[in-house]
Order: sequence, then structure tokens, then C-alpha cells
Amino acid sequence: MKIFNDMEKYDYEQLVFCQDKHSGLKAIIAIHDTTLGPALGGTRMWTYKTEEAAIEDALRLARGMTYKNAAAGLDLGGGKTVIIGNPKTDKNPEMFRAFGRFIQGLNGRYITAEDVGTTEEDMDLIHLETDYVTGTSGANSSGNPSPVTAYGVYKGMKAAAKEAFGDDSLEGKTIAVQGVGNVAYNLCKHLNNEGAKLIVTDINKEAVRLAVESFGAEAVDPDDIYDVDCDIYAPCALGATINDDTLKRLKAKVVAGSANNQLKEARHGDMLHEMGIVYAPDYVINSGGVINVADELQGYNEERALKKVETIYHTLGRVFEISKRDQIPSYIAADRMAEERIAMKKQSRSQFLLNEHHILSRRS
Ligand SMILES: NC(=O)C1=CN([C@@H]2O[C@H](COP(=O)(O)OP(=O)(O)OC[C@H]3O[C@@H](n4cnc5c(N)ncnc54)[C@H](O)[C@@H]3O)[C@@H](O)[C@H]2O)C=CC1
Ligand SMILES: CC(C)CC(=O)C(=O)O
Repeated sequence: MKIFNDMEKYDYEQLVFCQDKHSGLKAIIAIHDTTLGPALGGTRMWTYKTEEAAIEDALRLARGMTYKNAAAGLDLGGGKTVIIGNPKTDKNPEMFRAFGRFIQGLNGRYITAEDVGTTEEDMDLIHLETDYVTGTSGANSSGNPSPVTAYGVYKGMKAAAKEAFGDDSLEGKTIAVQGVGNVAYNLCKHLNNEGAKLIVTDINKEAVRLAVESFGAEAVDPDDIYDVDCDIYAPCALGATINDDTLKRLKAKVVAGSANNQLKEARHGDMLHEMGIVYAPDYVINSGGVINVADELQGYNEERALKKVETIYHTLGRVFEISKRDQIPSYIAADRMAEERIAMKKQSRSQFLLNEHHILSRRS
């Protein structure tokens, strides 16, 4: 793996390797772009097969956060951490404290939050060492972001349904949900309340049992989820599930779910477009969590945060409009929106401003 080549390809700013022998911490913090502000993105703990796979995941996820935060209108850049290890067996408090000290060492360039494999309790441990963490259990914190991410995905799915079916109601629609973890369990609640029919799968049998019991969902084996008759496919586990194999099998008219990096490669987004499947770009539809934790940075106000999360419906509406107007796939329309925001900020930075810290201020 040629790390600088990979960093240069998408212009990554910084890659930080954190090792602590005492606790067993092996973490990689990737900071993609801080044009809009400090990099905010969660910490994923996962059993990566190789170190290269962990680095690749950190880089891909961090870049996704740059686009997510930009498209959501947040003054934040993109970053993400992966911790190498099994979240069920390899965690210990010292590991998260050591990680917190590494974050503190970045002096605010990176702010963390939860992601797959980490919890509110882990954020509390990080918080013992640094303030650059969100989603803790503290009184002024926004807590676990997953239910709010789910709310945003629900609103975004309605926008995608409107685009595909001409009506945003999900009543009577059959929705195939892949992975019923923290986000998707909460998503299923909203979908069930609206009268959708749910087909679920997960590699964790307990998660499936809970969804079947709570929402009367039909359960299928993990690999069968791509073949079921459904209106909407909701990928809510890990990434890259839109690929050459699954595209041949999907029957849905809409792809709308919480997973990050749903397209294995960009060309799979082109293929969705050509097949007439409405794709809600992953980083737009799943931005509810980051919108919620980002609200903490100005003193958390739940009502304000949820109002902002609801704008995902309109943001996606705009993405679909641009897609139709310019005859481009929705993922490209979303990328353009995000890139325009970053480019505008870069341009404004190029103009000298007397009220900023500058070389003349050293004279006084
Ligand atoms: N938690 C949050 O607020 C946010 C989460 N996301 C993304 O949404 C996705 C889900 O996140 P969470 O619900 O927090 O994670 P989670 O770990 O609670 O849930 C993921 C579920 O997917 C299942 N799973 C893993 N591989 C599978 C497979 N091959 N087939 C079926 N099920 C499988 C797991 O067993 C687990 O139950 C992730 O991609 C995450 O990055 C994105 C934005 C925010
Ligand atoms: C979990 C969120 C708060 C941040 C993040 O990492 C994401 O949106 O993927």
C-alpha cells in the first residue's frame, strides 16, 4: 500500500496512527479536509482482516464525512477513526482513555463521536481525557446519535419515495432492511408506525428476533435480502452492498438506508441511475446523527437539532432536482452540492481579511 499515493488521490490532510501497548489500542484517525471547520466523525471499532483494510476504511469514511458535513450545511470538516479490534471482546477502559489522549493531542482538529462498535460509555471514557468528543451521557450532551440518525433516514426515505412513486407515504410499502442494529431498529419503529411492511435480516440472530417480535417483520437469511420482492431496499449494516452482484438481484425502486459508503464503486451509482432506481445518497440521508451531535458545539438544543434533521427531506429533494435537471446520477448531484460549498469557502479564504489572525497582527 502506497499511503501517500492514496492520500494524494483524494487530497487527505492527515493520517494519525495511535498505538498504546498497555491497553492494546491500535487506532487510525483520518482527517480528510478541514476547509469548513474541525473534522467531526465517529469512531468505528471493527475486526479488520488486515491493517491495509483498516486504513482504507478510515480514509473512505473520513472523506464521506467531509461530504456529509458539507451537504448538511455544517461548518465542519471530515474525519473518522477506526480502532482495530473486536468490540465485544477487546475493549477496556484504558483503551478509550488512551485514545482520548491522542485526540487531545490533535488540539481540536478532530472531534469524535460514536459509530459501529462504539457506545455512549466509550465516549464517556474518552471524555475523561478530552473535550473533543460528542455524544456522551453528560447532561449537556446529545447522547447516542443512532435514534436521530434513524429519524433522518426515515424523513429521507419519504423524500426518495416521493421521487419514485409520486407520493411520500410509506404506508403499505414493502421495505427490506439489511442490519437491524442501533439505527435500523429505530428506523423500523418509524416505518412500522406508518404502516410499512418490513422484511429484515441481520447476522445477529437476537437483533432479528427483536425486530420480528416488535414490528411483526418477516425475517430472511442475510444473503437473501437482495432477492426479496420489495419497494425499498434499506442498507443499514456495512458499506459496499451496492455492487455488480447485488445490482443484478435487487427488485426495489428505491435504495435508501443508513449505511456509509453504500456504493462499492462510483460506477455502481451510475448503474442505479441507468436502471431507474432512485438512490438517496448515503451521506445525505444518514446525516441526522452528525447534525445532532454537531448541535452540542453551540450548546445542545434538541428541538433545534431535530428541526435541522428534518431538512434532510428537502436536501434530498434538491439532490433529485439537480439529478433530473442536469441528467446526472443522484450521487454526483450530491457531490456537486458539497463540493460547491467547500470551494466557496476556499475562495473566501483566499481574500485577505483584516479581522483574521494575520502577519500584521504580530506588530501589536
Ligand atoms: N449510528 C449512527 O448514528 C450512524 C450510523 N451510520 C451508519 O449506519 C450503519 C449502521 O450503524 P449502527 O446501527 O450504528 O451500527 P450497529 O452495529 O448497531 O448495527 C449494524 C448491524 O448490522 C449487522 N450486520 C453486519 N454485517 C451484516 C451483514 N452482512 N448482513 C446483515 N447484517 C449485518 C450487525 O450485526 C448489526 O446488528 C453503519 O454503516 C454506520 O456507519 C451512519 C451515520 C450515523
Ligand atoms: C455517528 C455520527 C455522529 C458521525 C459519523 O461518524 C457518521 O455520520 O458516520
